[in-house]
Amino acid sequence: MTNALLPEGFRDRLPPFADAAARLEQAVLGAAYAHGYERADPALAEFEAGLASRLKSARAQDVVRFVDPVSQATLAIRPDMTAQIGRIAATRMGHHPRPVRLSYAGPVLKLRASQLSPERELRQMGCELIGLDTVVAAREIVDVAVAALEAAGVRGISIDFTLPDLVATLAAGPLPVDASLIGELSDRLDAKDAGGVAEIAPAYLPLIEAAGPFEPAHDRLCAFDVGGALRSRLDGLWAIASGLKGRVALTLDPTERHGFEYQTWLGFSIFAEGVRGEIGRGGSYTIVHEGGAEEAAVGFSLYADAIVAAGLGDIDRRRLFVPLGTDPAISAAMRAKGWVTVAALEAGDTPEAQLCTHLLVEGEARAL
Ligand SMILES: N[C@@H](Cc1c[nH]c[nH+]1)C(=O)O
Repeated sequence: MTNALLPEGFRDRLPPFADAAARLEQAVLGAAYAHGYERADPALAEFEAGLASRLKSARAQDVVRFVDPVSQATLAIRPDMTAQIGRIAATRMGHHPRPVRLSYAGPVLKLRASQLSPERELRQMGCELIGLDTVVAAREIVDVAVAALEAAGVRGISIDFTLPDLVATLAAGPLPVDASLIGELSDRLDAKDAGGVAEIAPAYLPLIEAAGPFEPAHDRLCAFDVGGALRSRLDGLWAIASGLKGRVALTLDPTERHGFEYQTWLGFSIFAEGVRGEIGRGGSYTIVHEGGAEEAAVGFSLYADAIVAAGLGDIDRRRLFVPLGTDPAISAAMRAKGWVTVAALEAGDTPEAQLCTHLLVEGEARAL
């Protein structure tokens, strides 16, 4: 074993990819800021118990935990920043008028690699709107997600909507299912396992068919909605989707549960052309305050690594080689025009060695 290796699931990000990721993050957070989402920068680790219980219905997450030698408490390294933003909104910003709009970006650590990525350390960024999970609030969040990705130059965006609490809602109303079987039924619906669904609750089978391009899928789901238990959810989805028509491709997969542990009536996954797997997701959820009071919220998270790895971040290098002995004022003038200048520090240095695309000749940039 050598110290030069990193553990499985970890990697260093090098130029030009680290620069591209930073630019992407800047563009996304800039767009979020322009929509009123100010930045919060939560701690990298915190008390495990607090992190796990902040969002209602969050399963005890697979987190990397350790006993802190200083506090003697079990700490967790955040696997997701949404619960942290929820904590900040519920405690230190508890007195702020609602809704509170916050953005964030930083590394998160997963105990295990996931579908989203074979990496365990990921850069997450996103926005949370705390105090509302209405259709109008959800529309804003989805809209900001799309605007932020567009600002970062990501094209061919598509959104796949889901209804995370669908089975629980139906089971508690028109299509009763034994409480002990709800989890199993949700898993089989998520896996589109018709045989498995038929064994537990055949009445749920049409849900498997109600997945696909948004409008026909929505129609099928409306037709299935016996008794109207899903009416408000379906109307809400329609309103959110109609705001995005023509701008992004839309699909609906009502029983998709993967990655939506704590989301309530609304969930969505974000995809981009040319990128394998999802680049983000979001939805509505419930924050639990210290005294047990509950507060609705909605938000989204994006994962920059997948976008950059697919070459969608801007990885163009345009670097101007400045020969030894050049007047520093000339370099400064070129930088002021937007050039990246790379100064020769030794006589033998070359533009090629410095990965330059241009050479400074008589005050002009000449392409190489
Ligand atoms: N943080 C969630 C997405 C989310 C943000 N807000 C609500 N949901 C995730 O990364 O899966």
